[in-house]
Amino acid sequence: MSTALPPRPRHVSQSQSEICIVASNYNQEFTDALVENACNELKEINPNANITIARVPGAFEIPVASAALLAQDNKPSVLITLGLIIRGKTQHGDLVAESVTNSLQKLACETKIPVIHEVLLVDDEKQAYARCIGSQLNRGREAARSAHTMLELFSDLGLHQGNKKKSTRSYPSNA
Ligand SMILES: Nc1c(NC[C@H](O)[C@H](O)[C@H](O)CO)[nH]c(=O)[nH]c1=O
Ligand SMILES: CC(=O)[C@@H](O)COP(=O)(O)O
Repeated sequence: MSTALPPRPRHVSQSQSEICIVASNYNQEFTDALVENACNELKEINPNANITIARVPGAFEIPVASAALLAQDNKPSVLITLGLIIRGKTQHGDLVAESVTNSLQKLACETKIPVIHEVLLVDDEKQAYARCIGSQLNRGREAARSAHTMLELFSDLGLHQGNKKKSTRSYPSNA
């Protein structure tokens, strides 16, 4: 088990990066907490970032929504995916998790836009609590820090930075 998150960047960024979060609603107590932690961390790292949030029913729907968002003209500079699969009695959870993982990596490599993968597969609610709600292993905060690191890296290397349009959107609008 990893015991520490990557450190928070030492300086606050001022860039108007477009960041998109695609998060599933399934196991909502936990996925809402992932979204909240990711957003809070993103705002602490970069108060000027424009964050768009899209909520989908379950983890399995995350790749298609992500692919559709990255196919738009207004592409984000980085996309964060958040979800929680809790293993049941069958292999369904593992199959969904593996398919999501493979799809997201393929999407990132094909579009050359960083996709941060925090679609978690856990055994039980105790593991879920530690990763979604607790502070020490929080994967929402980890996602934000990884997104920031990739943005900085792509910027330093002069790679594509998506759009820098000023807006805050949420889909569905009451999410
Ligand atoms: N059991 C979990 C699911 N299952 C739902 C699927 O992700 C999908 O929405 C459904 O099969 C329709 O295509 N989703 C989670 O995110 N977490 C679970 O634990
Ligand atoms: C991960 C799932 O979709 C899960 O809820 C399915 O449970 P089960 O494997 O017991 O059918």
